[in-house]
Amino acid sequence: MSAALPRIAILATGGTIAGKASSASQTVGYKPGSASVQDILDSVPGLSDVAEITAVQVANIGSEDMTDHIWTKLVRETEEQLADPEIDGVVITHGTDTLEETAFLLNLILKSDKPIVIVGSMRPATSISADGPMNLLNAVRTACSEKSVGKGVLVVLNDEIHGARDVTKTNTTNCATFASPRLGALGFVTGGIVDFYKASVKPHTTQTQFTSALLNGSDLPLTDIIYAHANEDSRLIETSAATGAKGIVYAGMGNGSVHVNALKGLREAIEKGVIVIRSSRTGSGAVVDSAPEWSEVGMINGGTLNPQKARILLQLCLASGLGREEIIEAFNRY
Ligand SMILES: NC(=O)CC[C@H](N)C(=O)O
Repeated sequence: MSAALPRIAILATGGTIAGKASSASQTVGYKPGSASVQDILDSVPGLSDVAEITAVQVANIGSEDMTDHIWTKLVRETEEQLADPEIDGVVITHGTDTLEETAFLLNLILKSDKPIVIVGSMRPATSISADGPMNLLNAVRTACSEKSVGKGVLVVLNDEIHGARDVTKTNTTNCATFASPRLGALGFVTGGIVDFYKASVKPHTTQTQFTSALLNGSDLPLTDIIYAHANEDSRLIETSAATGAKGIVYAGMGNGSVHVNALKGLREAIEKGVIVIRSSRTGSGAVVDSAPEWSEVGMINGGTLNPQKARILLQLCLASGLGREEIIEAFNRY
């Protein structure tokens, strides 16, 4: 009977879904990444009726501490599982703080049509009304579904299925924190039923030019995010360029507006060969051509990618050795 169940690999990396607090009412200030993958599995009654599970502890960190090194380890392990003919899909448990960055990275470099689902939680495992067990069950259900095949990396929390490109964390503590601005959820898990209603047309996984070989050995090219604000100056931009940044994502105001005091530093950085992406701190909407002086210095429009996702794409472009024109094209395509 159980031989007929889908076979799902669960790769654990830490986060609140693996968090233990000192009391059942504590929902902040606990230690993420303190429960093992086995503890997490044990907290989900009925999981073994849904899938045959293989579990791997890849890391056990708060995802605010994510590094290229851990990404490399996670990518290698995910690829190994996806290549195994005995495995039908992969579920990755992850802290929510950088979940969207890991999801977008994997969405751009993994080469598989098998379901790949990332899941986290907002309340620690020890909390009253912990959301992790149901999120994990729904993530496994999503990974088991034929409907998830070829959809790219999916993110499941709070009964919603989001696409890796557009999903973002929108609230510091609320269980309904993940949203895809403007696009919305791709699907839902309702009463255990997985269903999709839309898809992003942006290329992912097997459709992209990027591969995991870009993570080989060394860190991805140094790329900083500079957050724009009133009364800004150029110090952080100058420091970034002077200390080896190959790329800068400028999280501008509104439609990527650039403070006049920042423009000088950005121009000098671009003259030194740094690629600068103009993104937005607003959290929604596209950055498109605006004031001519911002495009004339050579800044590239970031489109609808938020700054942290624009940074991932820029790093992959730089690691691939793409030139300016190809990077513009990549930001249009992805
Ligand atoms: N809800 C969470 O997962 C946040 C916990 C932690 N900061 C992390 O991202 O891992």
